[in-house]
Amino acid sequence: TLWKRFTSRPHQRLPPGLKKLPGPKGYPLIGSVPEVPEKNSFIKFAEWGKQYGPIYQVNLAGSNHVWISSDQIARDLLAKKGAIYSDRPHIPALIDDNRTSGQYLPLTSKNNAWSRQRKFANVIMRESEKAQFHRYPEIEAKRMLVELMDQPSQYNHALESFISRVTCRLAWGRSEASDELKQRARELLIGVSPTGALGNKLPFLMSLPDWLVPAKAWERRRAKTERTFFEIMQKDVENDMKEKRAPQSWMRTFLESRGSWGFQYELEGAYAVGMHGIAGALTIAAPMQTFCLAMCHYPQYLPMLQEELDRVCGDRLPRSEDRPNLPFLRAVIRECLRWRPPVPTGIPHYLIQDDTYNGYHIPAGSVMHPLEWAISRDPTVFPDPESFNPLRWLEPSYPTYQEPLTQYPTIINCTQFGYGRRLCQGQGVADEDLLIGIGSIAWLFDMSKHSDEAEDGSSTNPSHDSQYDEGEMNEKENSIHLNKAASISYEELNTGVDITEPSNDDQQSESSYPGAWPVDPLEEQIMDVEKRRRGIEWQYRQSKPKPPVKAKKGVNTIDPTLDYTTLLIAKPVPFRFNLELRDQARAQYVRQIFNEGLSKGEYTDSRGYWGEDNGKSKELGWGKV
Ligand code: HEM
Repeated sequence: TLWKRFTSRPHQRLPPGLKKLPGPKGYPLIGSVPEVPEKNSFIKFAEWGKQYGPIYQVNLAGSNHVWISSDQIARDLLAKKGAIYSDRPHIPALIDDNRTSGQYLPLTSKNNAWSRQRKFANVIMRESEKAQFHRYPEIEAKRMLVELMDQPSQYNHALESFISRVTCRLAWGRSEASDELKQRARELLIGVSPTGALGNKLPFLMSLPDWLVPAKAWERRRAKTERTFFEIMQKDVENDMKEKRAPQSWMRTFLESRGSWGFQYELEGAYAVGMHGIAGALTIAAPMQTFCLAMCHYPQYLPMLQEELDRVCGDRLPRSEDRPNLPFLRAVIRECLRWRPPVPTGIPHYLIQDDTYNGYHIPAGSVMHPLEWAISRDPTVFPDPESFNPLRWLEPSYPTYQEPLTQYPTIINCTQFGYGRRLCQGQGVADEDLLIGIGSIAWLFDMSKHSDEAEDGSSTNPSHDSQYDEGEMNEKENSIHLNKAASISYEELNTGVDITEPSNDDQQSESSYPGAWPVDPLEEQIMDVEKRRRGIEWQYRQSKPKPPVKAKKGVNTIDPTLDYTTLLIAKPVPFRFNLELRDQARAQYVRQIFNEGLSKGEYTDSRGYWGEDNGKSKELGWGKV
């Protein structure tokens, strides 16, 4: 099969009268693989787009990948010709074939399982939206704000937990599974990311036995743990329903008319619900974290946002009904998605039959990538595209301005959610979570860059020190226990990045994260200055000397606003910044309403599913990530 794979390159057979798509030449057999950096690969693909045009092709280890940097071309092909462009490519690292297993709607081929699950998804999304998502985002926003007040340095955990808890409630009616859901999302993300699981880089490994390939054994255990988790969650909701105490959820909707969805087996419902849980938990925290980054680097916009929130909401938290009156908030959210797309490379489609576009031949079997990163920085649509500028959605002089401002700007149907028949199903959930989540943070907090550190390492702004120093930070009486094990791990941040594990003596506090990738010595010096400025501790060291690796040409490794994680869904690498209360009275009010909820039993702690140590050494449990 290897021989066939490398010798049968379909894109080389050119029908008469048609041109080959332009693109980099690459090397024999491996194609352009060595030219694609793992860190911010989307920037490289966008650069090729400038060089070769808005549609070009790249041979990556024998597969033909077509990259589209223009919204119009993406629509012309992926939407208008949806009949042939709506399949999905094979993801080699998954144990069950993603195209036919029916486990993951976003990765399923355009087959019957996809049709019936998409219908089901339409119903559950419509129902939740009609019920204003059962106010779950508003309920969880209070807990998030209390966590942010108590442990600002753990802001990324608070934001990820907010999203995961809301999604858990939507999926199964309760929030206890939120840490488990985060872990399921994290492991699946590794499994499906080109820069994640080894099986995606070296597919032939997946045909060897488990005992020879730990990555395959890891995936088998992941898949089994995921299935068991989904089954447990389904059973829990069934029990809740029997006892007539099941809160509204997607699972309840499934179970209430379980025979009518056309699912082939009971487990399909457990997956259909669980997959939406994972999709939500994976994605929405990314723009929330981008929001924090943007507010630190473009400080002029936070006062404008706060002015709007204060005017519209006064001394209460933002609510769903405020949406029409909060155009500035919607503009900030829309701009976060444009400036730093959560899925920057897009989710690929797969072409099932030969096609032509403007005289170019696009061979069947091509993997089609709508390059969201490039699409959202077309300078004719987004002048000065590299700048974070929410005003481009609010001032008539910009091409993106749209009225009425009670509706626009909106993220609904914006380019970041894909194309045609595979369009994202969760836009409404994302819209609600971001409105409530980002609105609540800006309503309660000021954000700014962390003060520069003095040469001796001491902070020039002592008032911020205690806020961020893990050692000195006392958890307040009401603080929610943050499950540290559920935090973003070293490995997740660096999957696919060539650095060594931190040694113990280099390890500083848990709130400092490594996030480096190989650079040449000169560049490293420049970065050192930048690192100090940002206050990110670089806590690892290379255990054995390695030859310096050249930073990929043209890839910006210095701009701190480009320090993003490497997996399919890109999040800013956690960074230090000042998160300060705007108003003591508001802080008290939030604590009071949160405590009221707590005493009514609205907030339960996270639950473990696999016993001690999250089952690390057992048959089922958390895999090493
Ligand atoms: C900011 C948040 C989100 C972003 C940026 C995002 C982005 C995307 C993208 C780019 C696709 C691929 C579309 C294509 O292939 O053309 C997609 C598909 C999908 N998304 Fe989202 N998504 C988000 C949130 C969510 C949420 C909250 C859910 C569910 C609760 C969800 C469920 C799905 C599903 C089920 C699909 C697959 C549709 C299909 O293949 O037929 N997404 N999303």
